[in-house]
Amino acid sequence: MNFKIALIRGDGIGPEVVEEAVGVLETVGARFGHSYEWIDVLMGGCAYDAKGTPYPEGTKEACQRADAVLLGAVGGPKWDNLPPALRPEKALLAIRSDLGLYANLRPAALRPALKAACPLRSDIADKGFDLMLLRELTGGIYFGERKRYQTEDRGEEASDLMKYSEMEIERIGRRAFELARLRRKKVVSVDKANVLETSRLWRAVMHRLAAEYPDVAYSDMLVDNCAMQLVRDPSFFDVLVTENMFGDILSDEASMLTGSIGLLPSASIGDRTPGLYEPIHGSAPDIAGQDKANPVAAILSAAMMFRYSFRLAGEAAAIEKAVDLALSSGCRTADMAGSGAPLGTREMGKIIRGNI
Ligand SMILES: NC(=O)C1=CN([C@@H]2O[C@H](COP(=O)(O)OP(=O)(O)OC[C@H]3O[C@@H](n4cnc5c(N)ncnc54)[C@H](O)[C@@H]3O)[C@@H](O)[C@H]2O)C=CC1
Ligand SMILES: CC(C)CC(=O)C(=O)O
Ligand SMILES: [Mg+2]
Repeated sequence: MNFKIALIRGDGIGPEVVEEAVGVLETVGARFGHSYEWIDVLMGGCAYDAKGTPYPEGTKEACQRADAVLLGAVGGPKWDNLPPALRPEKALLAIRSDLGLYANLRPAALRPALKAACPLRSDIADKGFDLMLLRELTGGIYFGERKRYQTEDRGEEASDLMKYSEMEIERIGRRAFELARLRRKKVVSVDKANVLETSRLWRAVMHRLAAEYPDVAYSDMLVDNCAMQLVRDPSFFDVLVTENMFGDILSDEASMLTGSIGLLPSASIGDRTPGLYEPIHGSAPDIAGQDKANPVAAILSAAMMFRYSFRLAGEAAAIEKAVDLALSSGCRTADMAGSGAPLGTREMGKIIRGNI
């Protein structure tokens, strides 16, 4: 088959890890008989530098015309003092929203070769874990109205509006139950319903849906407790569904239980639009341009592209197996604990390609 893939390389380590993921896609293509049309799309700080805007005209349309989008990461200190509308992160939120990518799948599993790198108690690490964090991606506080203004007696004030509709909650909720049916049939919905009205609506909608899926075990959990339960024993979780900001934070937390944030991929999915695949990490300006970034998260994002956009589970499994083989033979980038000299980004990518 021939696939049209839009590449948003982005900023910082984005181009370095996308390059390795593209190499892996090419290798899988050669082995399984697929070819690609690559479409380089400008977005983020690099787009601001080249065009004066982080989200140039034509970026959205180029992604819409593709079968799938692969993204590295955007942002960095160079662009931190720009006005909010010109910041790279604004473009990231815009593309997610414009493509209708409301469901962000962030799998966090302890890969067998990395048990020793897991910071949990050894009896907990021995059990392993495999959870799917499903993050609502196009609503909530990241998309609410922002204000900053001067008061007469309290200095400056700022506010960010957190808003959710029943429709937004229901569609991510259904995704959670449907995903759970393909896994271990357990959903934990994470909210802050003891304080937030958005969470009370979230919980009411989830309870209504839970009645429609009696074969799936359902429970609620407050987000502060969830942050603790994740580091106590992540094997408690199967599908964990939550709103945008809670999901952003909890997934970075979960990543460290797997060994490094450089390992975790994600898939952002809508109803009838191309999926967008990206590592959960950011542009890592502290290691950018040094051949130090772990390319595994980007490479596993390519595996998710095969699984969720192209419906080719064999190709996805071939990539995952190649990653596991590299890890079990002791290959480590600097972010992962291990003995011996760490491998660079390019060397790690080369070894994974060789394993396919
Ligand atoms: N999807 C995206 O484009 C995202 C962009 N960002 C942006 O990225 C910039 C940096 O954000 P930070 O808060 O520093 O988060 P970050 O995820 O970029 O980095 C946090 C820490 O993890 C390390 N790290 C991240 N990815 C790694 C990898 N693949 N291999 C090895 N080490 C890795 C970094 O070196 C750093 O020490 C900011 O401008 C932020 O807004 C942040 C998160 C997501
Ligand atoms: C702009 C941020 C919401 C990006 C981020 O941290 C993420 O999506 O994980
Ligand atoms: Mg994040």
